[in-house]
Amino acid sequence: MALTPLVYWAQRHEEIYLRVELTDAQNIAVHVQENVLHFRAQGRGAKGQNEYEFSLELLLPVKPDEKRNRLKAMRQKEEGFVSLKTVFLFVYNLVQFLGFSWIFVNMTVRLFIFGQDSLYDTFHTISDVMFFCQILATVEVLNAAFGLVRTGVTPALIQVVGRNFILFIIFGSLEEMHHQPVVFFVFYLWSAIEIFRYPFYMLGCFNTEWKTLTWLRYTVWMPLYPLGVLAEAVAVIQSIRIFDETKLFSIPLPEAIGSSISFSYILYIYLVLMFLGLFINFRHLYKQRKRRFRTKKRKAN
Ligand SMILES: CCCCCCCCCCCCC[C@@H](O)CC(=O)SCCNC(=O)CCNC(=O)[C@H](O)C(C)(C)COP(=O)(O)OP(=O)(O)OC[C@H]1O[C@@H](n2cnc3c(N)ncnc32)[C@H](O)[C@@H]1OP(=O)(O)O
Repeated sequence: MALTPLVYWAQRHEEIYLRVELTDAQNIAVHVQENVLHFRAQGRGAKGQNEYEFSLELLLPVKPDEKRNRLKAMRQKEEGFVSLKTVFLFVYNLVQFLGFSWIFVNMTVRLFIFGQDSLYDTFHTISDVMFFCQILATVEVLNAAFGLVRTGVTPALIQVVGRNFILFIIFGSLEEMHHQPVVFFVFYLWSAIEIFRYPFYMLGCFNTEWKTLTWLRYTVWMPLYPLGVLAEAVAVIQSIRIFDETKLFSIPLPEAIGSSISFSYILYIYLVLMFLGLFINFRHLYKQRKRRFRTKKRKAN
């Protein structure tokens, strides 16, 4: 037959504290039914190692701890969301890393094998993967907009819209641009930063860091960003003549006013926007760099 342990009682306004005098207690089972509390466990009590149990009848039924239950449920939901978010970001970053690594390695190998000739057919060999990666990159604007990552929507939007304008409008829609060496420089500069940025984020998903990679992510953009914008500006300027000649995307006007407005006017405006975008994102990246290294220094002290 089970023995009864020594039980100490303490009480506050709405709470009761019970201390059961057992050491090395195992298989503890506590149940509350209405106003009766049942306890059963094995352990060392007043009668040595044994099975102990008791039932305690209280004056009123025990109130379920709703606040704690609600908090517990919320925490479980939050944990589920956090792990789903981590998996999503990790997979996204991994796919982008693989895509941009393929682009970077492919272009490097082709440059070594074919030399200058490789500059002229970059678009045909690389564009499909670049289209895929850059369409996928729109996810970064959504991540920022929905607060999945700690970054501003504007820098992400400038980055994605800026690159996709060059990729789809300037390169994608003009066959004459496909064989221009500028495609090589633009694609190479874009992919050169991404092979550091995405693995840096992948490690970040697991709160891990590799100092050299962090340094590369927050430093390599310094020469690459202005060079990238410069290469993109060259591509826009080269395309102006072609848009004028082909009248592609030109806006038709009523005959009384003139024939049409050339798309090149939009490109002149875009050239100004590009340097504005460069200024905004350069400042943003500089702030991110300072924030990252300042926090690290403070943590180290
Ligand atoms: C409004 C529309 C106007 C359109 C006007 C068009 C104007 C055109 C201008 C175009 C200029 C573009 C030129 C460009 O194409 C040229 C080049 O790209 S050249 C190559 C060099 N380029 C770069 O170096 C830029 C690379 N890109 C970026 O760095 C980002 O896209 C950018 C948004 C610019 C900055 O990134 P972010 O703000 O996210 O900074 P952090 O990396 O420091 O991240 C902040 C925190 O968020 C976490 N995070 C971010 N993303 C992820 C992710 N995918 N997965 C997991 N975590 C992520 C990150 O870890 C940081 O968290 P913590 O601070 O906790 O570490």
